[in-house]
Amino acid sequence: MHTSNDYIYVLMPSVSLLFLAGLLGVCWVIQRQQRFLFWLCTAYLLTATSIGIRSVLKLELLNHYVVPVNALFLVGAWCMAKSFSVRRGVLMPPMPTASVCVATLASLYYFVQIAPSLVGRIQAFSIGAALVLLLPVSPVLKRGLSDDWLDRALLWTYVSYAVFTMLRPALVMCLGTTGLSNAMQANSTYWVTTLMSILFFALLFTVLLCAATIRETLNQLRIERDIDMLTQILNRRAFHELAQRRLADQRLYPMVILAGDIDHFKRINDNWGHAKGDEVLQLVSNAMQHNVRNQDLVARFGGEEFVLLLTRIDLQGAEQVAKRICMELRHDQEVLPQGPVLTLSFGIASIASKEQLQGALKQADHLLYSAKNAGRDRVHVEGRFYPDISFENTKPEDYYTMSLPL
Ligand SMILES: Nc1nc2c(ncn2[C@@H]2O[C@H](COP(=O)(O)OP(=O)(O)OP(=O)(O)O)[C@@H](O)[C@H]2O)c(=O)[nH]1
Repeated sequence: MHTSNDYIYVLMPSVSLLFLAGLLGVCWVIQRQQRFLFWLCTAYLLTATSIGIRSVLKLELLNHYVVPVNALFLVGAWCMAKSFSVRRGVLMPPMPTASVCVATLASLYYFVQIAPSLVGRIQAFSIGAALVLLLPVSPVLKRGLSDDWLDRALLWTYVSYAVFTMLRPALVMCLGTTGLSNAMQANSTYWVTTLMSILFFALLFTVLLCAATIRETLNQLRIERDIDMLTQILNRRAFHELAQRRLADQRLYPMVILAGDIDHFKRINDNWGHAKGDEVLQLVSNAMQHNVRNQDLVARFGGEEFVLLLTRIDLQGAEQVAKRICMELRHDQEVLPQGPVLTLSFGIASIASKEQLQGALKQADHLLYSAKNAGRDRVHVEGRFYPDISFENTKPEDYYTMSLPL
């Protein structure tokens, strides 16, 4: 017979799990797209209910309701597996999942009603619950382990919990003097070990999962802050930050700034629509990216303006890179329908220190606009003389208009 103090003690793990479930539920309401939070919250709710009932029910009643109470625990284990699989982006195989659940409940029924055996029912149930937990592990391992320590810790905590669930009855039988004979009593070694292990792993798993999710969210925010969503290259803000770091590294000199701009981009939009304009922007950023080296930076400053910081290169070398990008785009027959070629203009200026960044950007921009004024489709490099040609000498007005829809 339980005293009220006993109840507090045996219900503590359930109450703690309910508290964790509540926290996860609130997190899920705030972050609806993180569906694993919903499954984990449900898993803890069901597990808390199941172990709570199991802890306070009188023995006679417990023997009567053992199958439904354990079924609740099993569904809780399934929800936990579901949460893990959703978090790792893998599918739980439906047939094996259903078979394991049915086989576990059938063997439980067998050891309760047909051939009563306490050891048999505890062991059959532990193996079944552990197998349900282990179901998403194989698809996760097939996808390959990530190098991240937090992801690995999460996986191994989860696997350890599943393995411990399977081995717990055997361990208690080996260690305890009474084995599983008094396992149905709330203060038995078996039941206390069960409660403590559930609580310990639930806490550890939740902390790791939340840490991994917070870090992932921060990374995602950092990407959204730094990356231009259309072209997937750096934006102006990130360029300035990273350029300062490159410019502080003496091993990367000489360095050069390139300012590039698509010619008559407005006409591309006007003639073939904004979607084609977006496609052209993506094509140009791809061409820029694969014509530079790893240490170099490629950024979209806005509209059809691009800026590159090339490292370990002089002005002539940078001019060759700009011409290579122009040539590649000029020969892409697919990009613009019905004939006209895609051209770019570039201005190129050298840079000798991080203090010069603003000045070098201004100089490259100035050279870019002199290239535009000189007729577009050309590369203007610092230190060379270019006659100041007026805007009238630009390509004829019908540069892209020949393919205007009728
Ligand atoms: N499709 C698309 N168009 C954009 C985007 N951002 C800016 N634009 C368009 O880019 C065009 C830029 O036009 P202008 O600044 O006149 O430049 P341009 O037509 O290329 O002329 P030049 O630079 O002098 O050769 C404008 O029509 C903007 O609406 C974008 O993200 N996608």
